[in-house]
Amino acid sequence: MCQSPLHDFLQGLPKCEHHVHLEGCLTPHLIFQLADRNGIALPDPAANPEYASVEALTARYDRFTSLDDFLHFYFEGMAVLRKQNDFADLAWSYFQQAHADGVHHAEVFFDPQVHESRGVPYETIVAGFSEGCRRAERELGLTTRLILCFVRHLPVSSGKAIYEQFISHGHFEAGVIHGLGWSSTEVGPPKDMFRELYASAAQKKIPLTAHAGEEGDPSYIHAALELGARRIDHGIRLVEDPELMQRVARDGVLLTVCPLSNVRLRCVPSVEQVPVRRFLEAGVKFSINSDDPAYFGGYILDNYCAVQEAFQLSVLEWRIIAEDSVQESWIEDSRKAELLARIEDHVKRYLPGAV
Ligand code: HPA
Ligand SMILES: [Zn+2]
Repeated sequence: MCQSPLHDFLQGLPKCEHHVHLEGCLTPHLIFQLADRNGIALPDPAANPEYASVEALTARYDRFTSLDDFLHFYFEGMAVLRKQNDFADLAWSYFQQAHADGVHHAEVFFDPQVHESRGVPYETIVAGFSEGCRRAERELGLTTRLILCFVRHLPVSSGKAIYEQFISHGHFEAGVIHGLGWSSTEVGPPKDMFRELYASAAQKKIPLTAHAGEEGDPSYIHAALELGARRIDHGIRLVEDPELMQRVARDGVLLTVCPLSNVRLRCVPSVEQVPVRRFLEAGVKFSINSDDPAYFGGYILDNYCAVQEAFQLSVLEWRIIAEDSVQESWIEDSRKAELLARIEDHVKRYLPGAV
């Protein structure tokens, strides 16, 4: 629990999470458990001492040196996911924690290309994760959205193969998968590698987002917007291009900021250097998110608290963040109205007369 006098306010503040990878919720404990359950050999601890125990693996996560260093463990860890119930259990474990942290609406990423490259069928992955989503809606009252993420370290052809399955199953029209994103290695692969897929998806009015401006300079954000992304995941390097920042503010593009992730992956030395104040001052909309909570030492509330400890925001500044998070969620207007009313009630309880 954080020391801020606003801790209780932040805990109860109705939240929307827009940037969390379900595979990034796989804790070391669950990696060892699923490896055992599915008879999968983890890397040999003789050559990879971080796999000696849950504690050793957890300790390695404190020492990521870059995005790619983290991705190595992230992709290695998810190899324990094989069956539909593995995916369902993982999603359910995330939603329970999110609910405890005051999340009412969650938009969650998953990486089917990576699982398929290990021989797990697309149908198994989607069935498991959507089972977890349905359970969270039924038992916890959350609204959820699944976002299929293409990965930048695998060939475009493998992304295309997944996209074709997504289209042929009619998963967008059926409301099973609500949007598309891209993630993984930022600097290196061509900025516009998913041009063709995004053009096709945009034509079908499928909501698009993209990881950009995490390690990469603002030209990555520019390229993502040019390809049709209407939201940017991370985007912290936007502050290096004031003109682009003005455009993002004017167009109401949401940044899904992940402070603890940025520190763990050494994109910034500490949360104080995440440009939270700069974004607030420039009128750039952003939400605060956990990214890969099992790897970065905190779920969404920990990220809210870290921001509060770094920036000492006021209740009214938090209200702006919470309201923007609702307004830019990919949900129906009636659900937005319900969540906005909850935020108003919550703020009123802390600041009578403010609303
Ligand atoms: O922070 C991230 N960046 C890029 N790809 C990712 N995949 C999981 N987390 C991340
Ligand atoms: Zn991410």
